[in-house]
Amino acid sequence: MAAEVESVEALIDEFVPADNLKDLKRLLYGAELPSLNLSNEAKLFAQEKDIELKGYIFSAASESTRSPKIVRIGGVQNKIVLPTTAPILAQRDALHKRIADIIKCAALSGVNVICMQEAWTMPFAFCTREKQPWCEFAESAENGATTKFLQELAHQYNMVIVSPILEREEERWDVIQNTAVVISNSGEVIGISRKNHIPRVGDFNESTYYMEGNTGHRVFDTQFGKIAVNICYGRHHPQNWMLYGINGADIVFNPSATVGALSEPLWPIEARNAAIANSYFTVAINRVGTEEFPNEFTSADGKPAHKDFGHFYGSSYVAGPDGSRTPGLSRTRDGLIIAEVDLNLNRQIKDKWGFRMTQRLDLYAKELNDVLKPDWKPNIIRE
Ligand SMILES: NC(=O)NCCC(=O)O
Repeated sequence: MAAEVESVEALIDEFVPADNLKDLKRLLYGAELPSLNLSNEAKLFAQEKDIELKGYIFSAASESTRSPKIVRIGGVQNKIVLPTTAPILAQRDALHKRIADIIKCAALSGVNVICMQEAWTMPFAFCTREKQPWCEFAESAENGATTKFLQELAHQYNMVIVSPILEREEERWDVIQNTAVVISNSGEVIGISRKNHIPRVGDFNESTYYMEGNTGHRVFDTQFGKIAVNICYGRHHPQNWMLYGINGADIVFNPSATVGALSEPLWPIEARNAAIANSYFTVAINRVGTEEFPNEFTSADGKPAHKDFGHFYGSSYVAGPDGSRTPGLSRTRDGLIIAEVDLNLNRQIKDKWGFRMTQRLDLYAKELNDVLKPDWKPNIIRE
């Protein structure tokens, strides 16, 4: 099999002449974002642990009535550590250990709020449609081993941690959910946010495991800003992004698990467009690597059965409300993307472009309400 391309950025750096590099980056990424000066300790630790570490700065104009609201955001992408045939607890604990290192690297880099990839404690086994052993990865959002493990780190590093897991609702008939647990920098669980849209595309057959979430478009008011979590497939739904903005989010994380053949052309666009349309920051996070499962499964497309999903292409990035974005992380390596942002930029862009002011919620609400009526007809005037 051909080696995976490392990243768009690696290709640009290799092939674009130095004279054109600045213009090309401006055209691709918007405003040029300066690199963040990270501590030597963080850089050495990242090198020692083979973590790609990248940091950028999104600044805002200084204001006379408000102080800057500087926050360091982190997004984590990683491969599974053990093969999918290893015992469940061994797989989970190996991921805990890996993430402990990446969170330590984030702490050494001054990160205030961090988010991992979707269902980070497990391989993305939903493609198999097998219930066992994969359902065993599900755990309580409030009292599960993963939440307890992260509560200590959140407190130790004074960091808000967003932990997307497969949740087992132990108090509610053991139902499984796809959930992000938001842990305060005090170590307390602030709350949970569930995945609103469940894919039924290609090998992504997640509706076998859990239903659409029931937590709406919650925003968590943390010490480091108002944050929300739009889990994976929700990024294809502009209204989903919109409602986190309507509830006042400053930063929306999009923890994902998606593969190249399916979604790579969409990836650089969706979270970036959401940041623009909603005047907030977005953090697009995707897992990395190819995960092989013990038994073959089919994609119901007439093609031969297979044991892997394809390549999870990483490429995590941060986008700002002004349309600028960071370069992506690698398509193949574990990594930590950091953005130091001034949240004042959100209001400055609202003032500049006026998207909140000019939106027509009254029109949308009326027309959407009509759509739900059984006698609804599309508003088309025919010649
Ligand atoms: N995990 C998940 O929702 N993946 C669906 C595929 C995609 O949205 O790219």
